[in-house]
Amino acid sequence: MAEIKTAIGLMSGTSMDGIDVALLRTDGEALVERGAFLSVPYEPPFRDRLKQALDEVKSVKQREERPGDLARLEKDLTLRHAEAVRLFLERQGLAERDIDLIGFHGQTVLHRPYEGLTVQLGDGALLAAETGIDVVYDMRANDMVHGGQGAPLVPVYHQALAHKIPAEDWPVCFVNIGGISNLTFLDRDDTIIGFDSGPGNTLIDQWVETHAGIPYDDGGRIASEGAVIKTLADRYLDNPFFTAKTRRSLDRNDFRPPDGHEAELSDGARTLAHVSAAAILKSAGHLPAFPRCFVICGGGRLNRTIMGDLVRLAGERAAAVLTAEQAGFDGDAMEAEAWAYLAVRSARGLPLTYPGTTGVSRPVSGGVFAATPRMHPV
Ligand SMILES: Nc1ncnc2c1ncn2[C@@H]1O[C@H](COP(=O)(O)OP(=O)(O)OP(=O)(O)O)[C@@H](O)[C@H]1O
Ligand SMILES: CC(=O)N[C@H]1[C@@H]2OC[C@@H](O2)[C@@H](O)[C@@H]1O[C@H](C)C(=O)O
Repeated sequence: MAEIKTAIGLMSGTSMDGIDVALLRTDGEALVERGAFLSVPYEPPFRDRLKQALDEVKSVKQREERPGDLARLEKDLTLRHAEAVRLFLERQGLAERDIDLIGFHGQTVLHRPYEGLTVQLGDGALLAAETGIDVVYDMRANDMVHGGQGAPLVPVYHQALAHKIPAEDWPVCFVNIGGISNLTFLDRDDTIIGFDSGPGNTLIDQWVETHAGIPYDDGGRIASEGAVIKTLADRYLDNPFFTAKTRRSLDRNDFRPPDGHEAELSDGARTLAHVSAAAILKSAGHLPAFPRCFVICGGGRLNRTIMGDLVRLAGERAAAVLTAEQAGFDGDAMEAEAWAYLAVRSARGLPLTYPGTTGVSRPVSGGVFAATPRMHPV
């Protein structure tokens, strides 16, 4: 029997709102014991630096390049992750020796799968030195080397959790509504399919930030006061992304927010919430069967307008919509837990991705191992 490891997963997602820290005990296979979770928000000036990095990184042709502020930003980002780990351990009454491994996602600043290029800021060796814990990082690159999209990586973790879903709810579809949304389809015959399903919250976040100076539409309240502008919604939903023969992963900038004159605040938010929900259903049309149940994870599940549209649209096809919590999981912690799980799989050389999840040519492992520097006796 494989050894059970205690791992911390660290996720800084495309919404760039902060660092999620989750604890997991796992053998990297079926055994999964979920532990504590902590979210450490970025202060607004640091978030602005991350957003600026999205422009600075545009000139990058090789994934190691760090032009402009990027090298300094990568160091600062890594030090913030180390601080988040320290805070987490302190709050849980744990020491670094209690943790076998950290799974470190870093911050995606560029993702161009059609060029084989994906860039996550995050210095694994520095994080290992700062925390005194071994780190697995850079988990997307090897998938791309083998012809994959480099994302999504979370499906194999959804698969590990799915035994908790009652038989009558299969086939089941996990949906993460983060900055971008992605889904995982699982069926009883071990089918596992994953792909990015469309814009999640980034368009809504950018819209309310520009027009109301707030980072997100709390509870979907602003959207609930508006009406869907059909022509605008159709412009997003008619994007070739949804009808292409093959599924591809998305960069944060693949969909851009509407121009200011195209809608007033609440109609814009309402339309974009509808686009988030309808995009998921449209993408689900590429699955081999329509799911009986959707399990919704990520911050978008807290937007009641998105959820209302999802319940209605999935209901038209007799499918149920559950929040991650209703299904017995933690919708905020899921991705950070996944990175802990992936780190343990990486250390065991188990596959992280499959032809059905990223389009990789064969199941492949991945990740770079950074050992904590040991003190040598003189
Ligand atoms: N109470 C809330 N009401 C409405 N929306 C919310 C709420 N809380 C969070 N969100 C939305 O969820 C987003 C964060 O979601 P999440 O942390 O799942 O994304 P992420 O992990 O950064 O992105 P990705 O999964 O694409 O990498 C916020 O930017 C916001 O738009
Ligand atoms: C390149 C990149 O960071 N992609 C993210 C992003 O955010 C959601 C979606 O797009 C997903 O493909 C992926 O993250 C999740 C955690 C994943 O890899 O499973």
